[in-house]
Amino acid sequence: TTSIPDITAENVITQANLCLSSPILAAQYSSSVWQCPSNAAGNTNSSTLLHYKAELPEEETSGGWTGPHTCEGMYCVYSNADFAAGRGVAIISDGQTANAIANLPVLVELSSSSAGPLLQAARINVQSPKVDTQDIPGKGRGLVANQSIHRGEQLLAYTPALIIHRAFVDDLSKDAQLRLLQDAVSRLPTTTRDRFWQQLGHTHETGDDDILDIVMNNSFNLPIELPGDGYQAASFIGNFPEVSMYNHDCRPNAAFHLEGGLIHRTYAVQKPMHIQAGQELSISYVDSFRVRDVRRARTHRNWGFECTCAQCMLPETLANASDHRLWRIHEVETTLWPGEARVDRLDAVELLLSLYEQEHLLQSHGSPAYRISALSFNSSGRKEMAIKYALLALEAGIVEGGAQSAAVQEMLSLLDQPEAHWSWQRSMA
Ligand SMILES: C[S@@+](CC[C@H](N)C(=O)[O-])C[C@H]1O[C@@H](n2cnc3c(N)ncnc32)[C@H](O)[C@@H]1O
Repeated sequence: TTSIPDITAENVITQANLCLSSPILAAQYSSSVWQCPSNAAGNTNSSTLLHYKAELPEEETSGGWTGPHTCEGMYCVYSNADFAAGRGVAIISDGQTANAIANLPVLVELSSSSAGPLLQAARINVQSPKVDTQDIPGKGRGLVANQSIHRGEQLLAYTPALIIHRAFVDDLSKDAQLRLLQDAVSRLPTTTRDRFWQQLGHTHETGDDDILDIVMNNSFNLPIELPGDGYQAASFIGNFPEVSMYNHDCRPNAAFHLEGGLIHRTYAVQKPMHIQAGQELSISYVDSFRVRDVRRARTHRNWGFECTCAQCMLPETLANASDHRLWRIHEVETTLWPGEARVDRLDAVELLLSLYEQEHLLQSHGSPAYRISALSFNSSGRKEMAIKYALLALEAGIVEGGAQSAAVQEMLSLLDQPEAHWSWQRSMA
């Protein structure tokens, strides 16, 4: 093992011109996630994480964790080859944070010897019989349904192979990042390591930076919540090799969420009909509510392609009409917010849902529209209408964000007792 060097100004090297957060798939996040944070370049003040002076987990800690292995600055590699019944995982982080992650209940459970049956029962890390990987013209490889798949069916569910403290991109030189990544990947069990490298594809010319390219092009923000105030600044990215095969569409037929901040699940969202055999499966890499130019600029900047999905390829006049609808959605949602304004709620909800429908957003992103409609009706004391939309929000919320999501829990509580919900008669003062 390598001891952790003291953290000094010299070894907190800043990568100017590298947008640390840009390449991370995060359709469920607000647009700000996609901007280079203001401290991305020239961060002489060093990382906000510096106060997490390494407090390393003991070597060979329980549950199969080993480390610290290679260290660069405050960041070290920790690994667990037994994790998730032998799939394995490696963490790149400071020691204290790595320790906190390893002790999260979901990690502890998946590190235990009983993880195998749990994973089988929850169909996690199991190859889907309905999904194939194929070459897709103009996009490299992609995922395709080999039989019909109904809305709400799970497509893929995987634990991450790598969990990486995002600030490591800020704080370390490219060479140091490469050394950590090489070590982390080398510690994965063979099958998982092979799957990691498969993300490179066939056509790519191999080079020294491949491993960084893989991580930058194929990772997701992990909404991990660590206990205690000290971790508020910590955010993570995860690499899920099998999930990386989804291509992008601004109006996708699959939605994903990260259960417990860690397990990547995708569900089919197509409606009114099911996904048909031969149809490509897609997720959205960007905020689908952004206007076309912004969506295309983001796919171009972060993944090197200009989106050619049906919504982006509309003729100019229709694309302008689409952009106009997206602005309107924002406007109507604001007026519908409980207590916000006196509006004719029936008319406004009808307008909102019509805008979503015209924008083909209802199937993959219907949950916010139904939710605001439910809250809005509840805020004017219209209980039956609130229930109607809360039920629609519930279905959409489960498919889009998972049964445990905050949006689903909120609708369950509204449905349970509309009059006791915070939104009840909020607009009637
Ligand atoms: C997460 S990977 C998806 C799998 C990838 N197609 C492959 O063969 O490994 C992201 C990369 O796929 C390609 N890609 C994804 N969606 C695309 C789209 N809608 N149009 C063109 N290329 C796309 C881009 O090269 C992008 O950098």
